[in-house]
Amino acid sequence: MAAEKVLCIADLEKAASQILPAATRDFFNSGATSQVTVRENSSSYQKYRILPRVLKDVSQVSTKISLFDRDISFPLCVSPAGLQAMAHPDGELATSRACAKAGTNMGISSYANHSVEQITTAGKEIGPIHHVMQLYSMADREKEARIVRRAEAAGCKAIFLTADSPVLGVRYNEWRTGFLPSPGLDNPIIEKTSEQIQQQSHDDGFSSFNSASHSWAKEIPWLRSITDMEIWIKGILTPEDVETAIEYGCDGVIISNHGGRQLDETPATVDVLPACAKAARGRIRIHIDGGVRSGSDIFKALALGAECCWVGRPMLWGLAYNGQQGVELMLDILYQDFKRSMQLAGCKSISEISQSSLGIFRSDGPLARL
Ligand SMILES: Cc1cc2nc3c(=O)[nH]c(=O)nc-3n(C[C@H](O)[C@H](O)[C@H](O)COP(=O)(O)O)c2cc1C
Ligand SMILES: O=C(O)C(=O)c1ccccc1
Repeated sequence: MAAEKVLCIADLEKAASQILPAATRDFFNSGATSQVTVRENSSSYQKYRILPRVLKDVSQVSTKISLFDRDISFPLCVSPAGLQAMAHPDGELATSRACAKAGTNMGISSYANHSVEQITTAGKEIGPIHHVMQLYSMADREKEARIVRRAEAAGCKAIFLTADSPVLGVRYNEWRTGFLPSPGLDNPIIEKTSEQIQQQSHDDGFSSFNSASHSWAKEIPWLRSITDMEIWIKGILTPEDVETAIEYGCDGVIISNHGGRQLDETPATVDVLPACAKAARGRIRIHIDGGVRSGSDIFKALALGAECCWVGRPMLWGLAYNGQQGVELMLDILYQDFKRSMQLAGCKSISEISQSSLGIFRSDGPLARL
């Protein structure tokens, strides 16, 4: 762990990036092709300004929201990200413990370096926590079904079906450095050893287990027939797909572009959020990830119609910086910052955060009301 003060997520990114080997750092931090979307995911939050209401009693604020029938401490959860043992040997176990300690929920990647049972147990030993299981449509349906059944038996509350990855994105940075997962780090959820994963990465990339012939009709009714868990779609960017998710009876969507790692030059998630939330009309849960790096980003996402935000890279940076404690630090930074943003904006409960709390800069004009 480095000695400098880590006060914000940018500090954490810097500290972690100094610790990580260059190829791993680039694998974590990069996006696809020209890196347009990975950058814009964060910078697009800067279009918005918060309009505070003053002289309001904010001595007691509640930052809690209810998710999977339990309150979480604030509207932020940790996105599923693969290969967390590349950041710290404890990998997903540390993330699960940190989420439990902070009172929030965790997404488990199909490419986790620990089993779903180990990850859920590690968190539950610390405190109440819910997990969701991230899933790809797979060519091997039997294996996909085994993943779902084990996740359900381990207590996961939902499947997050990642819909944006029929094939892998174009990752120049990863390919330049020849990134490969370290030997000895297995992927038990997809039932692969590190050697098999290395071979696969060489041959045709991680996504070769995914099914490029997936479809709503093939996946959703089948998933519904094999599990009672909630079904969420991760990787939605259009109101049309929100509508389709509703038609298929899905429980929620994550507005996501995979942190800019799949199709580059898709819009920043915060830029499509208002239209997606409007299309949902309360019929399906709308969450968002991509570029969330501060309490005011969370505040803005909620004002624009999201129920909850998720973060990927900040968790990886926390892990690399100091394992479980690093992820706890990341979650605490965002919690304190979000709570303070609410107080300074004059909101004492989540339901008071609305579009009227925001102004926007449009095409170099003056600040406009939304
Ligand atoms: C290193 C890395 C690995 C990831 N692995 C997965 C994965 O296995 N499955 C998945 O659905 N998303 C994966 N994601 C995407 C995240 O779930 C999430 O959508 C994204 O990181 C959010 O953007 P942010 O990193 O800017 O917060 C990964 C992201 C990163 C950075
Ligand atoms: O790199 C990614 O974005 C990703 O989704 C992934 C998939 C498999 C293993 C590691 C990461």
